[in-house]
Amino acid sequence: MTFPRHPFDSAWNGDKLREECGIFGAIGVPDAATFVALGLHALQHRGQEAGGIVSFAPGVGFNSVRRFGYVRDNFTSSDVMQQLPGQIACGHVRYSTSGSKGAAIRDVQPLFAEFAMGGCAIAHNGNLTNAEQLRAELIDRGSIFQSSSDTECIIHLMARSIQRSIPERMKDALRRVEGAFSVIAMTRTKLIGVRDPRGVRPLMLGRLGEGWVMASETCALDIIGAEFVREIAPGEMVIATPDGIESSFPFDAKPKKFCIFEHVYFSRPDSVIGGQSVYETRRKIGVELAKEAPVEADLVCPVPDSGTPAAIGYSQESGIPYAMGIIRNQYMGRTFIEPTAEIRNMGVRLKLNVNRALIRGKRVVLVDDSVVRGTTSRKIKEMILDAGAAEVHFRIASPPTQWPCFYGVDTPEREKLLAAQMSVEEMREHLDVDSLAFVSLDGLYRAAGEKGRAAEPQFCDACFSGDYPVEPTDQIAAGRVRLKADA
Ligand SMILES: O=P(O)(O)OC[C@H]1O[C@H](OP(=O)(O)OP(=O)(O)O)[C@H](O)[C@@H]1O
Ligand SMILES: NC(=O)CC[C@H](N)C(=O)O
Ligand code: SF4
Ligand SMILES: [Mg+2]
Repeated sequence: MTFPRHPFDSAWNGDKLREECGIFGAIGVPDAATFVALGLHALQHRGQEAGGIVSFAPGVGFNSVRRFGYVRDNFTSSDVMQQLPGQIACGHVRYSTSGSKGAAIRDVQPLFAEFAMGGCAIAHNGNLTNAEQLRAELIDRGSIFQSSSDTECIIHLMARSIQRSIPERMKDALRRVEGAFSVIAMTRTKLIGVRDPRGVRPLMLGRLGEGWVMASETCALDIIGAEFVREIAPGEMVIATPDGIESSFPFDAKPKKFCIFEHVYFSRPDSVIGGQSVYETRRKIGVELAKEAPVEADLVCPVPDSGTPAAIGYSQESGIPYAMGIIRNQYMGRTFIEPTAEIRNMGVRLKLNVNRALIRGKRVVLVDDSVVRGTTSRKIKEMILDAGAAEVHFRIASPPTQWPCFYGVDTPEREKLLAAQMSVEEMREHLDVDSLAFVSLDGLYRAAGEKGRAAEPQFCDACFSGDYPVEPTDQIAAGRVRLKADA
């Protein structure tokens, strides 16, 4: 079977803003691995490449299952779950940001190591910006790496620490790494959650019966009926045992820089971050967009899924009726990855289709959360004009994505980001739509509960502003990146 080739995408899905990772851990509950599997299933939108769970049971020891693919395909059979007994477990769903970029099972997390004082499993969401430098230094000093993952540096740094306990060794190790990390680790008796001092990636603490759970997002607490206790704070380490929790702040304090793109796209809309529902933030971005970039039209249609709340907000503010002009095939993954270029080229049509009867003759405002390469917008515009729309107006619920992320999101290189190459007007021409507008950075901050973007911004917004809160040390050393100052 041959599919028509689309001129704009050699490998469009491979070059998208791919999500990051999801982490989950449980202690003090029977069959902890089952709760971890359910939690990871709720976090599947954060990483669909691979997943893994480690558990510990007295008399049995540590066990680990790491597989490529979805949680639902790997961690639902009793055969697999029986291999993961115990009242303590942690897990990871992955999109690789380092190393062999998804090709090797040895990079799939949680990573595991035996220390003199016992075993330790580590699940990491984020990306270490000095991992290459650390790796070279550690190899020089005799470390033998088992994987190509940045996360493994943490293990070797722990091995070299002279501290007596695993949490103390972990503190030593994490003081040496730069970049973004939310980590859930486990020993035989402890579940450890820790966030980098800027708190770039999320991490939540919950209560489940007599036990404790930790998760990237609150939606993963909801799925198992756990009670949300609080967010683990930037720079905080929480150690949970069946007896209770212990908190410490082992790092020098830094200005908080939570990733604003979590609000725009990565997190699930039913999650709550910083006390605000992600859905509500996205709806408010739509309100801001309607104020900043009004247009006369007959319908406001979202580009599903992540454009939906912003489209609702745009419709509410503008008074233009909301309608489902594009229908999504619910059986597609968030990002469709197929082995051949021909099949990849069919991507958007396989995933999204136009509701022709609704669209014909209408002036349509299409709302999406972001434009990365512009492939989605370009194809949707073609479909919608083909279905007989009279006008197409794109409204984007984030500012132009102009800079790559080095903190846990697998972004295409700068050259492939449409907004790094073109002005908004050039993008409008390229996409060939009647109008195109992006929400301003100030508008985005207002929707996220701030007054606007202050001189010292409350979030990381580097992919829009080019203002990186942590220097991408490895990228600079390798000459792979041009920062704003050099552009
Ligand atoms: O400009 P592009 O390179 O096409 O990338 C931008 C698109 O990619 C994402 O959607 P995706 O289909 O990955 O996921 P979603 O279903 O969660 O919206 C995002 O929501 C935009 O629609
Ligand atoms: N996206 C992530 O958070 C990835 C975690 C880690 N850097 C890895 O490559 O596996
Ligand atoms: S660069 Fe963008 S995606 Fe990466 S952490 Fe910062 S805001 Fe988030
Ligand atoms: Mg989308």
